[in-house]
Amino acid sequence: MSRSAPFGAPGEARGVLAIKPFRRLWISLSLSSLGDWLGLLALVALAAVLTRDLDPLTRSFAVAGAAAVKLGPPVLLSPLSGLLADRFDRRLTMVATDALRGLLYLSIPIAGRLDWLLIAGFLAEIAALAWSPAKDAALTDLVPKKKLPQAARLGLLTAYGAAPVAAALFALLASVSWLIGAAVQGGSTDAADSAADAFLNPQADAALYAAGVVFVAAAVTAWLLPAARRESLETPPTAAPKPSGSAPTREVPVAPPPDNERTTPLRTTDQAANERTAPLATTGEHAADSNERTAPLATTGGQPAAGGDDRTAPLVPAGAEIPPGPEMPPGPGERRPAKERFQPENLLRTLWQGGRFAATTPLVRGLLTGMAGVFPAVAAVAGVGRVHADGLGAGNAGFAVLFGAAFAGMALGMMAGPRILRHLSRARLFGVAIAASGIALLVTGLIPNMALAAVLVAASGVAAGVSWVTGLTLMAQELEDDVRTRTLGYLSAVARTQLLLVMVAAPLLAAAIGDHSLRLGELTYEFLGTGAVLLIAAVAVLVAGFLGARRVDTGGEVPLRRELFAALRGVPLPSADAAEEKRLPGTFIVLEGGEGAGKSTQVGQLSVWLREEGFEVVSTREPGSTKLGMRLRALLLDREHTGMSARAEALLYAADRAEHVSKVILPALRRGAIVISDRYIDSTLAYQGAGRDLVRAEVERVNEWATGELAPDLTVLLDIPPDEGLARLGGSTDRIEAESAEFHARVRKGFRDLADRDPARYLVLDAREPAEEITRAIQRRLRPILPDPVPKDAEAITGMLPTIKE
Ligand SMILES: Nc1ncnc2c1ncn2[C@@H]1O[C@H](COP(=O)(O)OP(=O)(O)O)[C@@H](O)[C@H]1O
Ligand SMILES: Cc1cn([C@H]2C[C@H](O)[C@@H](COP(=O)(O)OP(=O)(O)O)O2)c(=O)[nH]c1=O
Repeated sequence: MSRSAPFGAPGEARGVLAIKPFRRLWISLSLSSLGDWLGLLALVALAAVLTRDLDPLTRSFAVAGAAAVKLGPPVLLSPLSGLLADRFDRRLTMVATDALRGLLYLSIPIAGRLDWLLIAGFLAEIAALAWSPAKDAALTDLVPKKKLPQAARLGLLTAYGAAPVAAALFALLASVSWLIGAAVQGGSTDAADSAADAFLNPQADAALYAAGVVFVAAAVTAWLLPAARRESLETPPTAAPKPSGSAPTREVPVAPPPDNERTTPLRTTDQAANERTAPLATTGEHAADSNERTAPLATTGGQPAAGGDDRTAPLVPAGAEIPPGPEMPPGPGERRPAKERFQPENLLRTLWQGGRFAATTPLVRGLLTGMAGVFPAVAAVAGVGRVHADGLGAGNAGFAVLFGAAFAGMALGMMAGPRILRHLSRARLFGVAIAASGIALLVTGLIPNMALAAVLVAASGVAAGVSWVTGLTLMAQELEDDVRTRTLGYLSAVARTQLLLVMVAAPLLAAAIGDHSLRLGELTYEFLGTGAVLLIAAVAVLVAGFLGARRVDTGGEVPLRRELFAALRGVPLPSADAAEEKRLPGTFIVLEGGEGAGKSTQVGQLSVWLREEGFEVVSTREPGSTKLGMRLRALLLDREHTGMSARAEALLYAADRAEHVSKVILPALRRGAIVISDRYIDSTLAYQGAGRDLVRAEVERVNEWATGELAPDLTVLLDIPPDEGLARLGGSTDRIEAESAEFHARVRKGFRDLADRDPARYLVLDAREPAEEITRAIQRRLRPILPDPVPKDAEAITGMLPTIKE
């Protein structure tokens, strides 16, 4: 199926990066993310190094403390972010906080003390709390509204993609410092060993210096951003200057009345002042739960905020509207009341309010259990990785490899997810992937070997990634957009909290368990405390996976083992029914209905929507979508041929259809495209069958033969009284439209009978409803039958992985 890559197609990235100010912002954000991940690795590594001569428990406390100062503030102090939001000039805030973080990181290796490491690490995170809303505001400021989702997706990719990059850089720096250390000492391997020891510090130091430099570079890049509207806080209301032409994409929000959160925030752009009157799409639609909405995801009007507060990467599902509304700073001349200030997500509240709104069905409860349950696999590796790598004799570079393998594996799993084991049902893939992740981790804990650990940790990450993507796909089928967005917000909060808790608790637990040598006759088995922690995490993953998957996979006819083996061989089950084997990768949708029902209008709307979702769409119609068809159409609709025999007419339509299927529809479906056709077989059954009084079964047989029995996945019937439809067209024009009212009444009844016969394949809608309502109803019905809606959520979910900011 052709759709945008999970993390945003390159073309899409190019699209937003073409906006020059955004490009600068993006570079600055990339550098910040890189510095952040590098900082996390280096702090944990240095904490281990600075305490290497102390007892294991103290050492574990140091490592846990370093993780806590780095990961704690974004989780525990997220309300602070809201207080700091929008108080200062955003560009200067970004510059100052990035510079401050840079200086703090540079100071850590210079001081070389554990206490300063913890203090400076913590201060850097406080600075980050101020940085986060400033960067969110800058994003909404620099990118036109239409491109905000793409920009946010790219931001997510960057925030998440920076983790493996930082791990690679860290490993490189660690190895280079080690080599330099060895070269300085020179001589024998013994000397190299002691050199390694003597230069342990520089290994982590180099990474901290690098993090510092990267942050300073981020500050410089942020400095080059177009000046933010400092006047926004200062200009008196009367002197509202027109935004200058230098930032044509800038949006000037009009603050909504402070006391009615639901009131539609109005916004306008320089070029499109008329948008001012357009309310944001979904505001008010879910008014009933507006009070809940303030919590998860900092939603306003039912939509996710432009990035939440959370520096850990905003949760903005692809395609989600990102309202720059109330969380935008006041426009020139407006001073927003305190209540209206940028309201970032309050993570604690999100957790507190929990996923209860989402856990409506056993399936969703199962998905939440499994997805939340598999994350400790990755978190545990991050938590004990440093000490475990030491236990395996691999030091800082080994830590970087494990850390990088876990996160890179997870990214890979998310991207490859839909393509892995294509013939396994998704419900089963979900459980199998979680189990695989747990088992890989289990073996990692059991076998103390660095090379094996790296491979297994990557495998565990891949499996975890696959399970997340699969879970999201299943969720997309089950949940309405609005609930899904909040569910993702909840999952994101859970994942980040888990990472914090596991990264802090894991080293302590490892120290408490301690390392043991077990003698089995001749053999000695080194049992590491860190390995034990990985085992515990693995068991937790397996239990959560079992509980979750049991709810999700309600059991098919085929035993799991058989289905799994078949899928591993890359073949669908031989017993799977013939229709399944014949299934084409594409999706075939047909719109039917009388004259003027609005079919072409809806085909147009749906095509636009599906293309935006990243699908390849072929919109077509009958009669007349092929060269031959155009000639047939002319014959069929020309008034000259009034009185054509009913059978000839039916056969000509069938001939047009045969050509249409073979030249247009089938090739597109084979490619995996979504084909939307304005009319198909049902039109002949209704017009020539019911209308002209031919025997429906016979007409049907001819058409099945003509089309090779190609049936639509969904037929949308737009039902309308014929006179109203014809009136929309402004009078009859062609031969068929000019038929009698009775004829059109029979046609209408013909359509309705067809729909009644097979309700599962039809969506019948009252075509007198407003066109937008109809489009929305079709979208709702269509969503579950579309191929993997993976990209959308894969992007959103990346926001849950790093605890580091975008
Ligand atoms: N839901 C609707 N309500 C009112 N008018 C509509 C609606 N949908 C379409 N129209 C208008 O009716 C006319 C016929 O619509 P069209 O999509 O061409 O119908 P069809 O393809 O079924 O003949 C157009 O002028 C269109 O703008
Ligand atoms: C496909 C098909 C169309 N028709 C008629 C219905 C329409 O009046 C006409 C198609 O003309 P068209 O201009 O495409 O009308 P619409 O926009 O309403 O689809 O052909 C049949 O009678 N049988 C068929 O099988």
